[in-house]
Amino acid sequence: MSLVAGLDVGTQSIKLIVYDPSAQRVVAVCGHPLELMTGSDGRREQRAQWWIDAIVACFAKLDATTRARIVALGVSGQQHGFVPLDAEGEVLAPVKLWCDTSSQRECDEIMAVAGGAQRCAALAGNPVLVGYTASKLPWTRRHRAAVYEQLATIMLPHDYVNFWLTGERWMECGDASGTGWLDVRTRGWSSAMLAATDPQRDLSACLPPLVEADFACAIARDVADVLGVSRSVQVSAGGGDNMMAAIGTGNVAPGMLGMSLGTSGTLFTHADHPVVDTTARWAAFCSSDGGWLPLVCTMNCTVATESVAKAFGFDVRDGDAVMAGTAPGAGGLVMLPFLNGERTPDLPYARGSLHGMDIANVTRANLYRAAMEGATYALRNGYDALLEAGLRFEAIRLTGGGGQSGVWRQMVADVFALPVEVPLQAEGAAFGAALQALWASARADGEKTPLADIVRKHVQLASHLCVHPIPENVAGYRPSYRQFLRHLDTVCSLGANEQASDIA
Ligand SMILES: Nc1ncnc2c1ncn2[C@@H]1O[C@H](COP(=O)(O)OP(=O)(O)O)[C@@H](O)[C@H]1O
Ligand SMILES: O=C(CO)[C@@H](O)[C@H](O)COP(=O)(O)O
Repeated sequence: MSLVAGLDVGTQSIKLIVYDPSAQRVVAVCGHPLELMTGSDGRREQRAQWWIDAIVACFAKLDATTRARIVALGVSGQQHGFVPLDAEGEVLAPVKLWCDTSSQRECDEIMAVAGGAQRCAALAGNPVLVGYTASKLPWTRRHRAAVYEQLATIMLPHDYVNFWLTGERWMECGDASGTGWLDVRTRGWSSAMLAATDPQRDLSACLPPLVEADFACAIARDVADVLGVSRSVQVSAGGGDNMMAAIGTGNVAPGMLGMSLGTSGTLFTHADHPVVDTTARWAAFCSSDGGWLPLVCTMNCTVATESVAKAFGFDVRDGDAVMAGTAPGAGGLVMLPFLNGERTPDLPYARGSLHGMDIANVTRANLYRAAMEGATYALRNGYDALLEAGLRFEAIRLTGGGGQSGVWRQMVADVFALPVEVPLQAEGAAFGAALQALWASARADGEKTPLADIVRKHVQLASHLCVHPIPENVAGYRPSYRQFLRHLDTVCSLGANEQASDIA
């Protein structure tokens, strides 16, 4: 009769899933939206308190009986956010998020001190790309001197939620690898990368102890009372949202390609060893189950489709109907969807562009399709890098809000020429957090079942949503993808100043 719960601190909302493992049934799903503060310099920030308020609001939506049956809780979170705390554990400033591109200058500075991008990859597995946590520290020193002076602890978004839930500080290796400071090969801090980020202080003193996924901790009594759950609830280690989505979609063994179509677009796969790319075409992260998770992240996924839908005044949920009658290639329109600047490829100053307009093709339907195709092609470009590295995949496991669109699901199958499998539980990251919590509570009861076995037992596919590539569509997308790559090459060949000229 026990239930487990999973929370996902997404960019646009907090989601909560409550799962009954005995019945293999989700008993409640709810969410609460989040605001985003933006600046023309690329700033993207949220207040940590908004997450807490939204979590409290989500639990308030559950009935008291459901809440009382929860025995364990896991937390998944948007990666890379910089939560600065003082010595008392108070948050000192708005949280600079994964999609914040205002600290590119600081990325360049850290990498110059460390000896260049390739040296960073040698030291820690990853160069310091825009959005990663590392550059947000020198940005804070430069722009928020008082915060820097009082800074005692640095946390990632899901660490902060765990801290609020339990009063304890820890960081688990999957999400920690998105800081830019973790040596993903040894799963320990890289002292060289920490020193390159801040020569003035010992940054390791600001970082919580590292733990692996089998860590768990009791909820704080006062927080249990606020949420209306039992004071004996166990909080599992948690992890970054992509790491948790890997668990929640059943991607715990090599050979499967995970894909999330959310605010960011991501591709990831399980590996039993670190998979490092010295040219940074993918991130060499750890997973939240003791392994590794090579990951491609584009900063502009549903950002692109939502922006077009907003401009034309329709809801993305009506997007498939809007696109009725359009064909692969969007009538010749090709969109580079870099509305936020981009991380993969590394184009922090780039802006979006639209190509191939003629008197017949500029319709809202083609524009919306071009945005969806552009976001998908950007991921396909990352996939090509994984293929070039010798990785091979038999199917895609799809999650994230964009996967709600039937047209997008088919587009992914056709552009990647792979079958697309859709888990029954659409909120992959929150469900992964719930399964990690289930594993933690089983361990507390003395059970030694491996996490992968739990995942295989509980992740089910929604067979009516799974699709296969349609050969004529696969062929239909090829010329359009080639055009996308051609325009992308042009942008990549521009210097930072030329890319930035649209912003000035
Ligand atoms: N039917 C749909 N078609 C296209 N996009 C959709 C649809 N439903 C939801 N979305 C998109 O999904 C996004 C939210 O996805 P989600 O994975 O929850 O994001 P995040 O975790 O980044 O907050 C929204 O931006 C929305 O545009
Ligand atoms: O930066 C990354 C991964 O490196 C993003 O995937 C974030 O983790 C945000 O995820 P969503 O809110 O889009 O799910």
